Amino acid sequence: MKIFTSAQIRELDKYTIDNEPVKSIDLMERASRAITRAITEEWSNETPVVVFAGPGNNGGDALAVSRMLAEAGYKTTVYLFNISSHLSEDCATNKARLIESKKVRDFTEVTLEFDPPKLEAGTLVVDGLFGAGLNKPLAGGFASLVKYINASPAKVVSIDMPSGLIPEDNTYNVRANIIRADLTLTLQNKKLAFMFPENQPFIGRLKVLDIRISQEAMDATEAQYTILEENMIRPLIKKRNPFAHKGNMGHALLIAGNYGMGGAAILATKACFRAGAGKVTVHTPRYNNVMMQISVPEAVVQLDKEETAFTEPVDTEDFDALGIGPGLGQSEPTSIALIAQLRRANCPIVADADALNILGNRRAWIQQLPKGIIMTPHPKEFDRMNGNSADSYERLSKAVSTAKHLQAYILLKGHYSALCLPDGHVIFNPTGNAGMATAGSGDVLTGIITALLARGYKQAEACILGMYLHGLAGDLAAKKLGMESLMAGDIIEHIPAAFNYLSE
Ligand SMILES: NC(=O)C1=CN([C@@H]2O[C@H](COP(=O)(O)OP(=O)(O)OC[C@H]3O[C@@H](n4cnc5c(N)ncnc54)[C@H](O)[C@@H]3O)[C@@H](O)[C@H]2O)[C@H](O)CC1
Ligand SMILES: [K+]
Repeated sequence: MKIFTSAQIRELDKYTIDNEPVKSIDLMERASRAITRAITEEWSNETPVVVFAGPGNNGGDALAVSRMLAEAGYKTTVYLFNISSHLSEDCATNKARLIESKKVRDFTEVTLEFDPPKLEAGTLVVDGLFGAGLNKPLAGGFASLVKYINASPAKVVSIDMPSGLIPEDNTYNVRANIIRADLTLTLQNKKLAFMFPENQPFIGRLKVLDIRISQEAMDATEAQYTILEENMIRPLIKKRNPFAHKGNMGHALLIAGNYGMGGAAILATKACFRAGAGKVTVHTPRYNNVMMQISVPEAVVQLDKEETAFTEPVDTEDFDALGIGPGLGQSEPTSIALIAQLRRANCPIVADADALNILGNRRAWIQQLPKGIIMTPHPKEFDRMNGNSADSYERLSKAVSTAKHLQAYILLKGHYSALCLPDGHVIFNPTGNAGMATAGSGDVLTGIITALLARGYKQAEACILGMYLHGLAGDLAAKKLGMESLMAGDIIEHIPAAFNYLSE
C-alpha cells in the first residue's frame, strides 16, 4: 500500500472526481457511508452519539455521518465549529442537508461561545474536527475541546485522522492537543503519521476504508513511502534449482560474538542457515570455538587469533555475503579490525549491533563506508551514529537523507521497520509483534539478510524479504507461544513455517 501526502490525496480526489466521474459531494457521501457502516458495525443505535465537526471536509464527512446515523435511529447531538465564518463548500452542503433531513434534533453551530456537553461513559464521540488538511498544531478553543474530549470517559471514533495529528511532518505536534481515539477510520490509505510508535496512543485501533479512489491514478502516482503487502513478497521468493548443491546456494560469512556474547553468533548463524544459505562460516574469537561447534555443527568455525575478541579482518574472496556486528564488542582492537574489514570486503555487507555502535563512537568513519552497505540499527544505535532525534519523524528523515548521501540501505528497526533506500524511497514492514522486542531478535535478522544476500538477492530485495520473513516468523512463533514468552530462538524455529507460507 502506498502512503500518499495530503497534496497527493487532493490530486487523487480531483482525478477521481474528473474521471470516474463523480461529484465531489458524492465522493464525500460515499466516504461517509463507509464511515457510518464501520460505526454501526460496532455500536448499536442505543448508543448516544456526540459529533464534533470542523469547518473543512473532515467536518463535512462528520455532518454527513451525523445525518446517516440519525436516519439509522441513533440519538445524535452535533456541534459544528465555524468560528471564522467559513465552511468548505461540501461542508456547507452537508450542513444544509443535515438541517433539511430534520432527523438530527440537537444541532449547534458554534461561532463564538461553546458550552461543552457532558460526555458520559456510554457515549460515542465522533471526531470530525480536522483530518488530512491540518497544517499546524491545534491551539485555543480547539485545543481545549480536544483536552475535554480526551479527559472524558466516552469512546472516540476519529474520521480519517485523530484531530490534531499532523499527517506527515510530526515535528511540531503538540501531543496534549491531539485526540486520543479508540478507533480511527481512515480513508483509502494509511497516513505517514500512523507508522510512528509514539502516535499509536492517538490512533487506537485502525481501520482503512475503501472509498474507491481511482486505482489507475493511485498506480500512476509515485509515492515516497510504501507499506509492504504479502502480494509484493511472494514473487520475490527464489525457487530452488532441483540440481542445487551447497556450493551454489551461497556461502555466507558472519563475524560475531566476543567473550560473553557468543550466543549472538550462534543465533545469527542458525538464522542464516534457516534462511537458506548453502554454507555458513563464522569468524569468532577462539574462546567461542567449542560452543559454536556444538551449537551449530553445520557451520564452519574460523577462529580469530585472539581469545576473546575480533581483531583480524578476513579475506572475503570466498564468500558471497558478510554479516558483521552481533555481540562483537567495541574495544579499540575490534574497532580497528571492523573498519579494516568493512573497507576490504568485496561482497555485500550487513552491519548491525556493535558494528554500528563502533561507527557511532567514531562518526568520521561513517563517511568512508562502502556504497551499498546495509545497516540495521534500532533507534538507539541510529541515534548514536546520527545524533538524537526528537521523534520518529525526525529520525526517519535523517535515515532517508543518510541513505541517500552514503548510497546505503538503512533498515531502521521498530514497530514498523523502515527500510530507507539509496534513491530516497522508504519501505515499511507490517509483520512482527511486540514479543520480538527481546534479546537476540536483531541477531536473527542479521543472519536472515546475510543468507539472502549470499543466495544472490540484491540488497533491496534481501532487506525487504528479510524483514518481512523475520516479522512473519515472529508472528507465527507468537501465535504458538504467546508474545510474553517469545525468545529469539523461537523466531529462528519459525523461519521454515514463514518460508513455507510465503511459498504456498
Ligand atoms: N480522498 C480522501 O481521503 C477524501 C477525504 N475527505 C475528507 O476530507 C478531509 C480533508 O479535508 P480538508 O478540507 O482538506 O481539510 P480538513 O477538514 O482536515 O481541515 C481543513 C481546514 O482546517 C484549517 N486548518 C488547518 N490546520 C488548522 C489548525 N491547526 N487550526 C485551525 N484550523 C486549521 C484549514 O485551513 C482548512 O480550512 C479528509 O481528512 C477526509 O476527512 C473527503 O470527504 C472525501 C475524499
Ligand atoms: K478527525
